[in-house]
Amino acid sequence: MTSTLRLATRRSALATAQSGMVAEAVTRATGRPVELVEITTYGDTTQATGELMSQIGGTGVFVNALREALLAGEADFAVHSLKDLPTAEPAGLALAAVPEREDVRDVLVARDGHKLADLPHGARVGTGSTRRAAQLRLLRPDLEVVAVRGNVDTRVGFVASGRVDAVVLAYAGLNRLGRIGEATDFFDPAEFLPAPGQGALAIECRAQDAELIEILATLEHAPTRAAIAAERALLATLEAGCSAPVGGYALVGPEDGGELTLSGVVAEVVGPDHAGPPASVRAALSGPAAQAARIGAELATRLLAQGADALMGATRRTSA
Ligand SMILES: NCc1[nH]cc(CCC(=O)O)c1CC(=O)O
Repeated sequence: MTSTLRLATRRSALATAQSGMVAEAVTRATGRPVELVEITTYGDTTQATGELMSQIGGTGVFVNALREALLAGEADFAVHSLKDLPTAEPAGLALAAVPEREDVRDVLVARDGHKLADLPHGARVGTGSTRRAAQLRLLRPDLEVVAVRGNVDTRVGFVASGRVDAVVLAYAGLNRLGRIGEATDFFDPAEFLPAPGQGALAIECRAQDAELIEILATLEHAPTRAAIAAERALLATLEAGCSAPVGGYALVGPEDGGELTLSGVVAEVVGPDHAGPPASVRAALSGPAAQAARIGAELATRLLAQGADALMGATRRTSA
């Protein structure tokens, strides 16, 4: 007998799409049926009421309700967007698998097919991310960066409604919703650095569930695990909070024992009235993929020595 596995998922279109993909992959690999268990997170509730995410503790709110459902035994495993996962793994849970990563890039969805380089002077570009805002300003200091929030469909809708001329989004999210055809420009990840973990999924379950950990291991992709280990070590050593303007991107050779190159950027947090591009520091470091975490920590140390600490300001986690 192969009993049904219960997969805790958020209700949003992106979460449902991601959970559905993983559920199918688990069933394909193991023959075990997977049932989706819908969980409403505090983040989803407050999004509906329009409360600012920054006031309630950032992206961790999307993750916590799923984790509580696992710890309470209401579900067996959960799928998270890795970039939304706080860098500390809680007691009792395990990051059982990191599947092969989707395209890591950020993309532009602009009216009239515009690319970033040919958007009109002063065009309004929407993003809620300090990382995207800073890199937009570095490349096009003449644009007006407008704070927008909401799920992927909501943000793309702001272009159609004329509230903004363009928005910046993750390729991965847009693609998983079947809307990548609406992207009008694709940012080179070496120039416009994605968020640490962007495009990757995290599959989490209870740490003592050895049988399930073995099942989920069939979805593991070692080069992606190494890449996200480097990117997350960078974030952790920077003590960057989830609203810090930090980009990190590790490229890993396809072979086991391959070479890993990690690029990082930390930018100044600037308000809408700031003139000119923000200050920023940038560095890259290569080494064996097996030493991913050390490379991430070392790159962070170099960025801090270049002044990253002062740039992050209040977005740096000063405790815990
Ligand atoms: N910030 C929310 C979020 N979390 C994960 C994704 C997309 C999927 C991914 O990056 O893995 C998105 C949307 C976006 O940033 O455009």
